[in-house]
Amino acid sequence: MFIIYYFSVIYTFDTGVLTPEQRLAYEENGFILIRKLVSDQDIDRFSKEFERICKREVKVPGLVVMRDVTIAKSEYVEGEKAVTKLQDYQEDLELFRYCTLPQILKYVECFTGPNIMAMHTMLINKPPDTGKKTSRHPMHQDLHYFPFRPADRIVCSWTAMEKVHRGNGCLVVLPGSHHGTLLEHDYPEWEGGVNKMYHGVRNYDPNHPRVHLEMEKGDTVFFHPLLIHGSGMNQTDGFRKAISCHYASSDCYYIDVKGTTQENISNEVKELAAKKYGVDDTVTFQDTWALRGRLVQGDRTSM
Ligand SMILES: CC(C)CC(=O)SCCNC(=O)CCNC(=O)[C@H](O)C(C)(C)COP(=O)(O)OP(=O)(O)OC[C@H]1O[C@@H](n2cnc3c(N)ncnc32)[C@H](O)[C@@H]1OP(=O)(O)O
Ligand SMILES: O=C(O)CCC(=O)C(=O)O
Repeated sequence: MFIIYYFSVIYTFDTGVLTPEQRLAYEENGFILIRKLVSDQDIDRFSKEFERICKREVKVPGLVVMRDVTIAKSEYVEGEKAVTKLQDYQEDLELFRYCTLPQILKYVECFTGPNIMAMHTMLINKPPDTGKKTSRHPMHQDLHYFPFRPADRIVCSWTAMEKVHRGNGCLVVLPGSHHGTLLEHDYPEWEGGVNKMYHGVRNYDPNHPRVHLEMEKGDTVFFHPLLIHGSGMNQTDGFRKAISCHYASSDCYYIDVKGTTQENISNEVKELAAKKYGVDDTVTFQDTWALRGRLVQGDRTSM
């Protein structure tokens, strides 16, 4: 007996990797969780490299080593305990292996198509909360940060490097929110402070159902850049690690965000680039992305 599936397909390609049920789930929900996609061995290697970076045994060009705002503005904390996130690890061969893992790219292709750029890389080391609730990541849409389109050809892969659960601040997603548009983002009004550039969605329906993505080491979630998501406080004594990459089809194109809701983040990024790298205002928001993007499969057609 043949089962015929009728659903409108906007977000996924049939590459023979996703089952019809998985495609339907991504189309409907905007995310899909694949268990045990990355081996323990690979994760342990990424953890080791993270430690080496924190101990300054390796120096990686372009890498942003970020501290939690309460740690940065308080007492001196040493080594990996001070680091909340590594951002832009594309020049670190060991960490960047994550973005090229065949089992990840096989899934990414279902969303981007065959020409794939790794656009944004992070290793998140969510620290135990200091009591100020700054370990939270406000609910947001990743597209807010991206001056490229179309959104449907962008996807994030996020892999748990250890067990993540509500207690240590797993990802929280609003299923189906990727069907909406890009919303206005800004800093949330949090008493204890907010990390630099952690913008949140200004208004979203507080009654929208939420899913807490509890995951085991190696489990990987792929999600759409309009999916509203965030993560809770880390209420444990340990650090919660995850490694992630945002991919886009190299057929995507850059847009000018002037006059849009993205202008605030664009200004912040340009200001930071000017301060950090001494670049002038001829360096655009788009340039900051084009410089970081790396081709990982197929041809660099446009981006
Ligand atoms: C889709 C995806 C993009 C979603 C996201 O990930 S959203 C979050 C994106 N976040 C970012 O891109 C921020 C990346 N972080 C950075 O660029 C850096 O870590 C900075 C926050 C600029 C700090 O740079 P760093 O070189 O460490 O500078 P310093 O230690 O000298 O501190 C300079 C001034 O910045 C302050 N600072 C450091 N870390 C944070 C923080 N987490 N939040 C807020 N303020 C912070 C620090 O206190 C210092 O302030 P002043 O003493 O100048 O007043
Ligand atoms: O890992 C986390 O806690 C949240 C990461 C996230 O949502 C992001 O960086 O866009």
